[in-house]
Amino acid sequence: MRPLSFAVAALALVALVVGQQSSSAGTIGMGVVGVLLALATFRAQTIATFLRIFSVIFAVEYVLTGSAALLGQAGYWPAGLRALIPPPSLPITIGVFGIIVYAISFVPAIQRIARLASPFFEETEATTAKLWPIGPFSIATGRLGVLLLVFLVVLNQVQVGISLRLSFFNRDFYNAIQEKDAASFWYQLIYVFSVWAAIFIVSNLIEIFANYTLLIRWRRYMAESFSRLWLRDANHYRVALAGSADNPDQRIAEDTRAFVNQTYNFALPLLTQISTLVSFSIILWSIPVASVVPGTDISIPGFIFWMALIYSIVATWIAHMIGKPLITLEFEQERREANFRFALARLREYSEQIALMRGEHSEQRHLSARFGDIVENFYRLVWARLRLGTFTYSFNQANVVVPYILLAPHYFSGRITLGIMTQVAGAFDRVQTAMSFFIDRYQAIASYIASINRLTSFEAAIAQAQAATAGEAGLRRATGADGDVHVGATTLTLPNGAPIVRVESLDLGAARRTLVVGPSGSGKSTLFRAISGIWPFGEGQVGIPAKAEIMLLPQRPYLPQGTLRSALAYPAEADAYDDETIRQAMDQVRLGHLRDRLDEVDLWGQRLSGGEQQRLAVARALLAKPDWLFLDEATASLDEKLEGEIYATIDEALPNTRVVSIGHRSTLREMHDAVVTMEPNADGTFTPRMTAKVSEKA
Ligand SMILES: Nc1ncnc2c1ncn2[C@@H]1O[C@H](COP(=O)(O)OP(=O)(O)OP(=O)(O)O)[C@@H](O)[C@H]1O
Repeated sequence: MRPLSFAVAALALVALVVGQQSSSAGTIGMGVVGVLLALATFRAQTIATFLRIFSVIFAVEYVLTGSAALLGQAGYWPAGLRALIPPPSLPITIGVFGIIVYAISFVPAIQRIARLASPFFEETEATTAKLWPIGPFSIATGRLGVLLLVFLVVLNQVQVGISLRLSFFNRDFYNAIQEKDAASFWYQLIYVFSVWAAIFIVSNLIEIFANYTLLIRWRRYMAESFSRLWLRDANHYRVALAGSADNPDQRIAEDTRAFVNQTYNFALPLLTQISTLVSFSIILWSIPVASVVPGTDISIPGFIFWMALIYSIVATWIAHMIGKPLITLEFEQERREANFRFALARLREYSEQIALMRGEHSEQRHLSARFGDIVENFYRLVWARLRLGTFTYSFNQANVVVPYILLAPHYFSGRITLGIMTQVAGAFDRVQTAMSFFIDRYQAIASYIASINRLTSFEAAIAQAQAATAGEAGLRRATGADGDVHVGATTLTLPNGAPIVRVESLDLGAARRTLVVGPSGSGKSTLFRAISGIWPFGEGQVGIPAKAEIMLLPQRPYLPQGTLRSALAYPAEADAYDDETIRQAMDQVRLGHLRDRLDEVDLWGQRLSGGEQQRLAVARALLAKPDWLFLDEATASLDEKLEGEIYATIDEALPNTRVVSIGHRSTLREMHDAVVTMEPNADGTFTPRMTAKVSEKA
């Protein structure tokens, strides 16, 4: 950035000197803008990457077009190419863009967008790209993103240049018609229009391809990084516990897509519209005859331009006032849509339970209620859109005739030609279309802001969940060297702060096999969750052995989609164990009848009985051989005899594993060396105490 800002500054100084000597206001203006741009470019080192890309583009373009303008002015430009010398207004316009980019980097809404957008463009991980005719090559993901974005921005500017050129065609073409000049008519049509139109079409096709490539790569990056963040450190569980972000699935799938598409679909068209606004404003400004207020002799320089500007600013303000409620309504609509989808997904997941309970009517009622929520908000949304639509449609219709109304007196008095009238009308239309950018897209902007809000609040919820565990206060989890799980003076609370378990001191390393018993709801599972590090609520310290593998088997195991092999190896990869080892573990937990179905893909979570699923989970422990195995009623679906056999198997197959179980059956006591009982306290909480039979310490 520094060398670039120095280059901009150097050129600006040259422009100031040259402008001073030749008394050229345009060149002096270019110098003044250049000095400001140099400062902005220098400072742009500190702004978000996404905005910095634009800063660099404009600074480079300023240097290129500014140098060309100065060379042309100094007479160092090839005589044959004089038509290509850019006027000083071009580097001025570009310089203003660069300054605007730096200025908007302080706007909070833009900062949020840039913060969400930047990580993709900073990603250093390599990816493979293919760009015909260049074969597959390896490039950093972020760099490819930057290249595509730069290419698209420049292409868009070229397209504005082409449409500017076509506006001159328009003037000459209509003048040829008015003057009945057939030769000029055909010349304009064949040699001017068809060439530029063909270039325009090809550039649009290239744009489509580059655009979609950028968007899909960007979206993939965002969806992956959000899902990684969500899955890290059990954030998905903690965020759900805290209830701080509804429907994370929608945020990861839908909102990242909307964000990427809309950021692109705002940034580039906005740029195009600003370029259009500036270039066509110059046309409007430079038509002197139109500077007289119709019906009077009062002359205002750039009258038509000012009319277009004031007209559009007033209209934008009105649209904003009418459309404001849409932002909240769009947010709400997305939330209700997601709730409906979630209800359907749950119905599919618990289909068996619902069918057994004959719960279909209740489900139907629930679904209807969820859809009712959608409809209710939808009508509000429709009314808001109607109000905005009434205004925007009327505005767009008025636009067709307003410039003609302004110009008609000049035309009929013979002061302007038909060609000029149509060109000015076209330019007026372009300027006010550019100005009405926000009006036309108000609805889209509302849903864009809603997506940004959902993504940032999702990030905040995750950060909050992590802070709850990382802080000094609260429930801490520390690793110790002594190899024991030790819970010090600790209180475990519910998310609302109500205490449920008070631990004075609990040492689970005293025996090799410990059974935790206590009334239902006394906090046994919560104690296990705190030990495994996923329960963030409470105060105190849970000490766990350093480098120890801890595995926790819940009462209802989770079976992933896919083969039986992948369900058995979970959370390891499906090929983590060889067939023989897996089959042996299956035999040990009495799942030998499934030996030959290892590679069958099925909904195993619905196919296997509750007891089979629990035995499958025990097989996972036999394969993973953890140092600590926590069983939270993990064999409760088995009959007493089978439960005893499974415990004997664990004992035999995992002699070095410390086992801590939660269970209600009295027969379990025989299989453990120590018993911890949840004893009630006067305040309704429970305290775990070692109550029986610490026979050994392995
Ligand atoms: N996410 C939560 N939000 C609010 N309350 C919760 C949450 N999780 C657990 N609880 C409450 O905490 C208390 C302890 O629950 P826990 O599951 O630890 O009990 P338990 O002793 O394992 O019960 P059981 O023997 O019936 O499995 C219960 O009253 C339960 O309703």
